[in-house]
Amino acid sequence: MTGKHLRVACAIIERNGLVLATRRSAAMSLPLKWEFPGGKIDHGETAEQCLLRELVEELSLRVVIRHPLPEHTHAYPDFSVTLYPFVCGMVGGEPVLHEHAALAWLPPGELLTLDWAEADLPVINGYLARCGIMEARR
Ligand SMILES: Nc1nc2c([nH]c(=O)n2[C@@H]2O[C@H](COP(=O)(O)OP(=O)(O)OP(=O)(O)O)[C@@H](O)[C@H]2O)c(=O)[nH]1
Repeated sequence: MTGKHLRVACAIIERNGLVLATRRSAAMSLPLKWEFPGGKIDHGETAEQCLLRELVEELSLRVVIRHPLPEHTHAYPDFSVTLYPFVCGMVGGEPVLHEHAALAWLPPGELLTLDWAEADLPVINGYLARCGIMEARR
């Protein structure tokens, strides 16, 4: 792998059978790619603590963390990332976009219609398999 390595917690937030996806802004790295909200784990912070902090910062959102999914490491051309995904539920309220360009609530089976950050594809496929959606589309 080349470049820096990031440890990133991200949230698969479920509500009424839909899942929240957020779109990175044109000014961010991986511009306009879709991702699960979250961010870099700070020194001395657990992945869960990071996730709760990032969701408030990015979306003014409070969630309950239900369970972790397997972590995945991906090498982009100039950096690598390990994603620590957690399936979450909403506590209440509506997400407010502070950093992202857009958000979407999608049925799990439609998640792969979006243009995702590459590191997320194994995470989504693992999640879909858990949901019983075995024929994951790209
Ligand atoms: N939050 C989040 N980040 C992801 C996902 N997939 C993925 O590759 N990443 C990458 O992991 C990093 C997350 O850090 P961040 O959200 O704090 O990054 P950022 O763009 O705000 O900060 P930056 O200015 O350092 O790039 C980004 O480089 C992002 O491209 C994902 O599903 N969620």
